[in-house]
Amino acid sequence: MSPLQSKSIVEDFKFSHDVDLKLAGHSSARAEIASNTGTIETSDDHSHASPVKAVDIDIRSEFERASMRVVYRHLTYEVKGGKPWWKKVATFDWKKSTTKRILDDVSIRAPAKGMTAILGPSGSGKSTLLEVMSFRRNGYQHGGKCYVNEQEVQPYQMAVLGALVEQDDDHFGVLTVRETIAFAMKLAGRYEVSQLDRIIEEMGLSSCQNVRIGNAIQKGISGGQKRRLTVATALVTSPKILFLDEPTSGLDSFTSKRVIACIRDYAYKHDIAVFASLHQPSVALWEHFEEIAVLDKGRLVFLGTMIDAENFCRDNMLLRKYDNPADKLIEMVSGIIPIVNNKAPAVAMREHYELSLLGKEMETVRYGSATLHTGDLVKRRGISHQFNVIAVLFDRLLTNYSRNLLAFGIRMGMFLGMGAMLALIWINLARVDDRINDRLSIHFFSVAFLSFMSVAGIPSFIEERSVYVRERRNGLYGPLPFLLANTFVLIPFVFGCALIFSIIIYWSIGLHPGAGHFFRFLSFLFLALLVAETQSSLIAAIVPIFVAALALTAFVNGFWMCVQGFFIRGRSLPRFWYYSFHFMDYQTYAFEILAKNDLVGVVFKCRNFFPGSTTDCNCVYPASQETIDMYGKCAVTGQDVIDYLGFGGISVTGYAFILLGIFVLYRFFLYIALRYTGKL
Ligand SMILES: Nc1ncnc2c1ncn2[C@@H]1O[C@H](COP(=O)(O)OP(=O)(O)OP(=O)(O)O)[C@@H](O)[C@H]1O
Repeated sequence: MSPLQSKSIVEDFKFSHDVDLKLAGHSSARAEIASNTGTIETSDDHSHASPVKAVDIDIRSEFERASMRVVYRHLTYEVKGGKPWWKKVATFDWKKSTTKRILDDVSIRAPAKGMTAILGPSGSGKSTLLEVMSFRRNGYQHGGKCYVNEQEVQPYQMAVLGALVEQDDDHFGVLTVRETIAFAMKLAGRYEVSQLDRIIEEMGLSSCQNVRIGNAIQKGISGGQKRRLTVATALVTSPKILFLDEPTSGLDSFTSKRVIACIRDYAYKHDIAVFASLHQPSVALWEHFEEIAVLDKGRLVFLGTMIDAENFCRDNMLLRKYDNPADKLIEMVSGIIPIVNNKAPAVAMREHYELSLLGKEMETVRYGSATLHTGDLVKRRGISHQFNVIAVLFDRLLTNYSRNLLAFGIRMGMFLGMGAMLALIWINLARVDDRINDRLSIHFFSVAFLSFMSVAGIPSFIEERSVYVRERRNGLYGPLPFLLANTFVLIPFVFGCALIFSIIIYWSIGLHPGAGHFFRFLSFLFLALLVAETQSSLIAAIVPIFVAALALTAFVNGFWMCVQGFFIRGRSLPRFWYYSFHFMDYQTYAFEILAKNDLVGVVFKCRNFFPGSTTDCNCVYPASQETIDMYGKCAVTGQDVIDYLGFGGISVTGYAFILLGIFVLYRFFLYIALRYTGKL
């Protein structure tokens, strides 16, 4: 920012400060303003943002000195409206997309101390406002600016200053409350036992700190405790502005009051500005807030103290004994109260607000419609911090897997059960030609069915992903550390599953003897399962809804089974499928190499002699001249079978590279999906 721009902003703010000082009764603030101006270097060009670390330090030291003054000016948010492309194609409607305005010129501020409640009916834009205020929303168009202590805040600075707590309480169910907060602190690079104890105590979580959060199969902490835990995990970065989206949703009035009281006490003590959207606050909640903002269809119609709001209701004879002013405000903007002071209620409220001191201050100072860009909120930190994040994520995932019976125990058990079933049913497979198909079916089963079983990993991946989405939105880490940690946990887990299965079946069925052949079987099964797991995760990352991801993964795996060359020989497939998907299918390669590993080098006796002959056989697979010359007409070699099936031309190393390549490609797609999906 140029010195000139900086000066103009300071001058623009002089008026607002004079008013604020009168309101808040601060005598020393003017000196603070003068000393604060110009200390933070900001850049209008966000792509050339100054190093975050230096700014972090400046910003924090600024805010530690004085009570923060947070002001948002003229926030506007629009999204592309109209039909999605596929509906346009279906209806031959080629009209240009329109834009839909969701927030319309909203100016809002935080009081010098205390919390601001954002009220409005469903769909009025409360969540959007919080997301835009916290710079967590990408949209077609933003307009407006945020100032903290009179200095314009850039997106990367908001990543340091603000924390958004969304409606969902996404945590690992098997971790305790204490572990969850401790891991969050470690991810933020701010782990200190004293700090951890303080957050636990101040958020009222001491009594349940060693209790597991709970999941579908294990009851854990209560809903109110879970909400406070979610807030606590957002506090680990020591934010100076807290955005709470419906912090009381789904809670009874007593629990809601406890949650809000806890947050208010914490915010007071640590000088945090809090904006909280609320659906319908009870009278008990009302008293915990300092100011209230009311939204109507994306427009701010009221901003003021609770007393002002109550007086407005009283002046218009809307409050009877025991009535809750919050209910009346929502009834006015919802149309339940049709007319106030001979006007539409929203108009009457807005007029009342514009005539107030605060209204004049907020609405009269105008700026050009600058555009806010949401930057990458993941703080750019040093490489050692990134390694530390990967190690913490790995540690947390490992703890999750080791305790999570659903994610880990049952799945391992499944491989054990499948292995035992195969070993008992295919036991001691004879080396005769009419058992060659049974032998091939082992390899098909190992690759295709075990790959299919990767769907069982979808619920735990969806859980991991929702925690990742929340933490990423609060700038703790990005997709790469998450992907790497996930990969490092996946590899030993999948290897363990493949090992259990291979040990159980290999010798009991009587696959190709020799340690080399066993390890080759194990290695390629392991590679195929890694690809299958990644494929399931990829689908779940794109469609993070369990039932939908399950159905899609089942379909994709079913499709790969059809074109892999077991049910129909590869070269017998219709040309289109053969030259396209057959060669894209990881199962094709895994099945081929397992079959080759088992069959090549083995001679199978043919059992069906031609009628009347004792030397000439009707073998299931045709033998080559070389085989006939060596073993007579009643034998077929594994190589003959492989040649007949058309599995050839690729070396063992070649198969390894292909499968590894598919694995890396799928992981890359997973990275892309993690990067570009999830609300940002
Ligand atoms: N990305 C988007 N694309 C299209 N419409 C959107 C988008 N985001 C929000 N909206 C619309 O904007 C309006 C405000 O949504 P928002 O979720 O902010 O409301 P809300 O007041 O928080 O509602 P609730 O209390 O039910 O959570 C809704 O009509 C919603 O459908």
